[in-house]
Amino acid sequence: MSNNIVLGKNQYGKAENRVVKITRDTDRHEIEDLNVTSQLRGDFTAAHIDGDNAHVVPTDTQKNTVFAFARDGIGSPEEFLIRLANHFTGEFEWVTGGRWEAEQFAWERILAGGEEHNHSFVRKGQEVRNAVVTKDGDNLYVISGLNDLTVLKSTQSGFVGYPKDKYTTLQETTDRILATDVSARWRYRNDAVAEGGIDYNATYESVKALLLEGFSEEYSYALQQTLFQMAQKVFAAHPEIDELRFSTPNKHHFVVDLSPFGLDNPGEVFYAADRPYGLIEANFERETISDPGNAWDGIVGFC
Ligand SMILES: O=c1[nH]c(=O)c2[nH]c(=O)[nH]c2[nH]1
Repeated sequence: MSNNIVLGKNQYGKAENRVVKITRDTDRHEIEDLNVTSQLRGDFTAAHIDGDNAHVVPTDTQKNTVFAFARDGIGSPEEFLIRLANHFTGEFEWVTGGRWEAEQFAWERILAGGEEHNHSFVRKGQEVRNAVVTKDGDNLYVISGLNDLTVLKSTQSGFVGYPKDKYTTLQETTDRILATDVSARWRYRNDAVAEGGIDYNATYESVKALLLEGFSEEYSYALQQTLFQMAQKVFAAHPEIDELRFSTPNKHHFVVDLSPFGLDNPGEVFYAADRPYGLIEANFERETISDPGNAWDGIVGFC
């Protein structure tokens, strides 16, 4: 038996490049959102056997290429991946092939006041509705909610005026992407629940629409303030709701520096980081509310 080994199939690259392209030539922005994996195949024997990297196009370069190509627009995932495939195999003669894969996240415009919004979007078909009913003696409590209502504003959001200390590196901005997965729970007033007659399906659809409108309509000075604007809408339209709680990750989108590739980036190509994320939680309630009793017990994920 020989212990000599030979290299078999291999490929390498950068996985899950989360690239968000905003096209903002007009006030009506377009969004394209992909998760791109690039893997090269070819003659990489020397890298594995001899530690010679002369053929190893860095995974970092593959990542940069994904972001740089997004500057020209994505079009369709298929066309974007074909462009990457042709680029890597055309540019480096020992790269004879590869595998390029993308997931595309679909967004639709938020309807605010019946109109499609220019720069506020909601991820398609994502949220999960939930409900908790508690009965304690004669008391009946109803809490409704949703998770993972993913929304994004491609402009009309900023973050300025915060305290700075020696650990602060964040630059103030008056134009950034604001994105979050909304988790919200709302509690119905006890007497409204006891009387019966609440149309829970209709109220769910209405609250969801109001949350989306509240997210879209105004300039956002912080996610905290946007939550308040969303809550105001719900409380104004639904006297039968006493309390509303939010837990919302601030899903950071960083403008990619394309200058090393001779490209500008006027807020069009973003790296969508998945962690760490800001975590913004806030509860809102009417000044006078019905007694919540033990209705919130066991509902985790809110402060
Ligand atoms: O909307 C925001 N709220 C914050 O509390 C915060 N902190 C931060 O670094 N960025 C942001 N953005």
